[in-house]
Amino acid sequence: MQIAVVGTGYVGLVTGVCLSDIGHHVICVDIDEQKVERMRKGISPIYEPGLEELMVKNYEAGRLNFTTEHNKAFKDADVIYIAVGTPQQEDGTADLRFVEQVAIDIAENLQKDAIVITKSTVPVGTNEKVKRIILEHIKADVKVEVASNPEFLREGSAVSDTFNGDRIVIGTESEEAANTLEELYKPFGIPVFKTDIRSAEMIKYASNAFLATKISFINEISNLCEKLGANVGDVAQGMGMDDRIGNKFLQAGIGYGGSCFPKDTNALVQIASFVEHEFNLLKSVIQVNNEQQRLLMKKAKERFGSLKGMKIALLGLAFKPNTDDMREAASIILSEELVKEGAEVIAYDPISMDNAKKLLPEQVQYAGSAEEAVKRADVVFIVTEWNEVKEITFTDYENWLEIPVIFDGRNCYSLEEARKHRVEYHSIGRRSIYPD
Ligand SMILES: NC(=O)C1=CN([C@@H]2O[C@H](COP(=O)(O)OP(=O)(O)OC[C@H]3O[C@@H](n4cnc5c(N)ncnc54)[C@H](O)[C@@H]3O)[C@@H](O)[C@H]2O)C=CC1
Ligand SMILES: O=C(O)[C@H]1O[C@H](OP(=O)(O)OP(=O)(O)OC[C@H]2O[C@@H](n3ccc(=O)[nH]c3=O)[C@H](O)[C@@H]2O)[C@H](O)[C@@H](O)[C@@H]1O
Repeated sequence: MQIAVVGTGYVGLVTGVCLSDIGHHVICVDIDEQKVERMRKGISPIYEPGLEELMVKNYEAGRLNFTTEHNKAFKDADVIYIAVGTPQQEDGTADLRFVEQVAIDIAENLQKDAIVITKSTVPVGTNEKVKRIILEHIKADVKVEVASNPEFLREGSAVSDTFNGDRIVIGTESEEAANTLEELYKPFGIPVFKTDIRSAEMIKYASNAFLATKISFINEISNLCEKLGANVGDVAQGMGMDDRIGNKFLQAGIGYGGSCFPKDTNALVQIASFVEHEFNLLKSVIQVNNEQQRLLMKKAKERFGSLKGMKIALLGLAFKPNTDDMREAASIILSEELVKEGAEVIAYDPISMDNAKKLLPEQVQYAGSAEEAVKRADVVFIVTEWNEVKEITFTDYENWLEIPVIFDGRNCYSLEEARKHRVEYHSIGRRSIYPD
């Protein structure tokens, strides 16, 4: 099939690359000329394991192309994906400007019948709006069907998630469009769930909100565990053995960040409020997360009183490992608050340092390696559980610092291991360990 993908971010580029890999002819269009230029040179504009190799392979095979011109992209397309951003606005609602602009771009350039699929995460009712905009602006005498096809990939494992997803959700009122999409996705061998447009749009928000709820729930339990002397790791494991609960997304830590959970939970609260519904549960999930992201700071202040003049190493800056994405990362809040407290911050991340420099306070210093960051510090905050960070042993910390004090926001180590070393170790939802 001939496919056009609009937007080459985490979702658009991964979708385009994977669809070309299963044999479709894909042309990706982006308004960002630099991005398009880089992709044409075989450089992925984002860090995502396996993506660049697959992109180059399919580009060279002639199944994948890149352009900045919408008319070129839409000329032969049977299917057009909208995969542009829907960022959060000041009041929490989703900003639909980019999606609406693409609808106009499609209407103005379409020359043949096509199915328009929204992959961007959009509030219930948006696909209908997309169709309205297209019909209002359309120039040629062509038929357009719309479908909602929300995306469930995770950053850091986006390529593998696309090939091995749990389900593909297709929401459309057109049987023809549903069948075409089912055919298009067939080579993936992933179960397809067909529904109406509004339900598909809601499935996306409900899924992200539910996952965020699981995280805030276990984080609340972890805070209780600390007060009651229980171990949240064991609690999560024991809970997860019940199939009805499941063992995934019960990793206590310093909260969820990223470009989606924070934005989509806020958007759903707003979506609810527009139909006069107070989504109290989700509001609490958000509040718990906001506090959790500051937890290492709170623990350090309780331990030391003032952090003024202290040197603190931040290990890991991205919102999760294996991505360069810094959106809503806990490192942003932590570094801002540490700087405000008068602490010196020495930051290190294997991949996202360039992106971090644009977002963290200017007072933050950067180290060339985790070892250098630790050696320049008095205290260590583990923010992101990169393998490179987890591979640092307590013996390393003993060698690098006179009295290692570690605040681990991702529970990278077992307490048994910590007890064997001369380290002070504070983690999440577990007892603190002090050297003898
Ligand atoms: N990042 C993720 O892991 C996931 C994101 N989503 C959703 O997918 C959507 C896209 O997210 P990301 O890929 O992270 O966004 P992104 O911000 O990384 O990329 C969006 C791209 O669209 C381009 N763009 C904007 N307007 C355009 C136009 N008129 N024509 C052509 N290109 C245009 C931008 O230049 C940019 O390259 C959002 O709605 C997000 O909520 C859904 C699942 C996973
Ligand atoms: O809509 C989206 O954009 C995507 O949002 C999340 O994917 P992503 O944000 O890339 O990453 P996750 O692995 O879900 O992690 C999100 C945050 O939750 C945190 N997390 C995750 C799991 C857990 O048990 N505990 C926990 O604190 C992570 O550290 C991270 O900060 C969802 O998992 C995807 O299904 C969805 O498509």
